[in-house]
Amino acid sequence: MNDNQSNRYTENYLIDFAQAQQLLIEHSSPVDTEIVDINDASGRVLAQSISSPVFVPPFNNSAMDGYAVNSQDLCGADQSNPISLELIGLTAAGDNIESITDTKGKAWKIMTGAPVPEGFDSIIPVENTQLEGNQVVCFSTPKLAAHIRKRGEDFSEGEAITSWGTIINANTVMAFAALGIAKVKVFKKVNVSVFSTGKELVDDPNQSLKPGQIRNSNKPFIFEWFKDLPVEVHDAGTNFDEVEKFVTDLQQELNKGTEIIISSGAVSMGDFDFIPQTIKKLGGEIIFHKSKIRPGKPILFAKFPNGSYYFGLPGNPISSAIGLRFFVSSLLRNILGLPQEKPLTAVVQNGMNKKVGFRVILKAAVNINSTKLETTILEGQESFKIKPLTQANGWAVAPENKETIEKGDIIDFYPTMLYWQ
Ligand SMILES: Nc1nc2c(c(=O)[nH]1)N[C@H]1C(S)=C(S)[C@@H](COP(=O)(O)OP(=O)(O)OC[C@H]3O[C@@H](n4cnc5c(N)ncnc54)[C@H](O)[C@@H]3O)O[C@H]1N2
Ligand code: MOO
Repeated sequence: MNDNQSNRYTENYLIDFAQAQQLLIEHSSPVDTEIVDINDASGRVLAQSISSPVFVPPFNNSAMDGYAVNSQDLCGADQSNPISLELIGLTAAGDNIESITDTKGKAWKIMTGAPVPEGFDSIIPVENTQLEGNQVVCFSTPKLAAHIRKRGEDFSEGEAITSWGTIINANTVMAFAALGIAKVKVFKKVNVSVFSTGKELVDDPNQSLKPGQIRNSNKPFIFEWFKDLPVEVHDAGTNFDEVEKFVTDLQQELNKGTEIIISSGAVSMGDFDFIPQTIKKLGGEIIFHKSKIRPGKPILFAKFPNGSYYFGLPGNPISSAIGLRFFVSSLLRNILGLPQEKPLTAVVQNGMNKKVGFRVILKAAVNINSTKLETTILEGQESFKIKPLTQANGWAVAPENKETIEKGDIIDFYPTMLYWQ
């Protein structure tokens, strides 16, 4: 153990952001997998690679309502020189595949999606024809194979479709359904329990505030943030700075085997900042506490012998949001089998000074200007100010070594919600 490791959770040691990220990955491993119906799979992460079990389309079929013909029969046909073919049958979508032996000089009526009878090689759209009795008068020459969707043209049997670590969405569900894949193997949903701490907090929005009280805004934010992720979130309660109660409540979460336990508040230097001591008391190992970031510096990450991960998010609302977006999210990606995130980049519209040595994470808004993303760093970067978040759609992140952020700089940008892929 080197010096940095041995004192990385002592009061004055601040870990580098990159090192903290590395530790989150080193100390976590993927959750178990389960088989789910594709209709319940959206938002889940695939824990298998999928190859096409079949050819799709399963048979040659028509892309147009019209007539199946042989293109050679219509060689030279146009408006001034129509060619007539004898109509000998009709196939609609859902009908069996026909096999016609004598197709010379013949036409076969066909609907979009219907199997093209064997013996014909192309389709002439109905609008390029006129029906006169049993004669189909054709006013154009179809190219060979025109408007025929070939068997296997979309998916070929055995072709790789989606890989391990893909987030399932409506697009992938459409592909699975087309391929007849009913069930897929995914990573299990992650159980998350959320504590708030602070006797100043009021959870009930209908309750009026007494002097010294404020509303709990972190908890609704945390619940909202997890909403579309493969996570089951549980409210573990609001602790009014009663340490003994917290010991009991945290032990209960540990007994349940909750995978991720999150608290906001009580991780800094105050007299009631009891999270670190409680973790140690219950046998947890603090992996890091405090990082060289602004805001959110007092972030804490611990692990318990039963495998539960613990995040002590700093209480200030923005610090809490940053802890969730940049620390909990990294661990969550890792345990769900997802690769670590790559930021977008955007052109800064307004500069500012920053503290050297700290990674500064800024409330920011991007918009797309022609082909590039532009970002405005919002007014009101203090960690208690929630109002700018209502204008933000993400975070601009300035690296440790920069002294200033200038207009025109290219900066990393992380969308507010976890950017999956
Ligand atoms: N002497 C020092 N004081 C502080 C330091 C420091 O280094 N030395 N760090 C500051 C920083 S940075 C932060 S961030 C905060 C973090 O403090 P805690 O995590 O211990 O959080 P609390 O003290 O409990 O609360 C901080 C702040 O946030 C409000 N809060 C808490 N929970 C909620 C909630 N659920 N919803 C809305 N607002 C919440 C709380 O009322 C406080 O105003 O410490 C600094 N101090
Ligand atoms: O880091 Mo604190 O999060 O600056 O307010």
